[in-house]
Amino acid sequence: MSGPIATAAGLVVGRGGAAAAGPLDFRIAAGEALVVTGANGAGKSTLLRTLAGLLPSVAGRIDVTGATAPDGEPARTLAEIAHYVGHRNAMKPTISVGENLAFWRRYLGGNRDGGRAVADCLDALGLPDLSHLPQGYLSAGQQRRASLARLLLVPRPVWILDEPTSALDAASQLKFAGIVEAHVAAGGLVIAATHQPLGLSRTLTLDLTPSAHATREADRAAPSIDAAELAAAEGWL
Ligand SMILES: Nc1ncnc2c1ncn2[C@@H]1O[C@H](COP(=O)(O)OP(=O)(O)OP(=O)(O)O)[C@@H](O)[C@H]1O
Repeated sequence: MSGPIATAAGLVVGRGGAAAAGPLDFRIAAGEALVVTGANGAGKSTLLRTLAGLLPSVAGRIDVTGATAPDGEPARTLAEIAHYVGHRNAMKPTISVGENLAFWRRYLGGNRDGGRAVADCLDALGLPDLSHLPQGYLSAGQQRRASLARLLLVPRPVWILDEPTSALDAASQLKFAGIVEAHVAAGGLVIAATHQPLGLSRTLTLDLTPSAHATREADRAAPSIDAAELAAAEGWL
């Protein structure tokens, strides 16, 4: 397959059936990064959780083509082929970093698919091999980087990231931008919500701020995405 293409059509996301953002129309393909921006409460996390299959959409649809799921069948949802790293690190503080990442490898089917060694993944995030330490012993930025290491542990084409660089120092942000760029250059697809620039050279932007210009291209050389009809969502936000 050529790589994933995700298409949102009339997508309305929300909580408990109440809309938070949308309707949204966008298309993102392998080799592209979409940065979702917007004020606090604009619905960024809600959108990402919906794309990751953790929340039902209120209306509209998300279609996926061009990717194979771990079971060998064509993927029909992003959840089947995506890493999701949310606001929280999803790492247990009382067990070691290595045990946490071993859990993630099993959970993500890494034993079947191969992937990189834990120490190698931590090293890529700029962490020395501290996999024997309890996750809770690490500083906030180190905990975030240890959590992000699972992106490298098991290969998945789609990365859905919520404020991935929160708590990261400038050098670590730069290092992480390089990791994301390498993933995109290798045909990966990244959707990230953030308040701070990720330092990526080519991104598409989806601004969920109600009064914002619908969607715009941050880089005109990049493939375009359809304009989101955000004006229609103002009454819901
Ligand atoms: N569990 C929930 N139940 C009901 N409403 C919720 C829930 N979680 C979030 N919301 C509401 O949904 C709206 C969108 O929240 P969301 O977390 O998606 O915003 P965000 O753009 O990610 O904000 P931030 O920049 O602060 O992270 C907000 O009005 C919020 O209060």
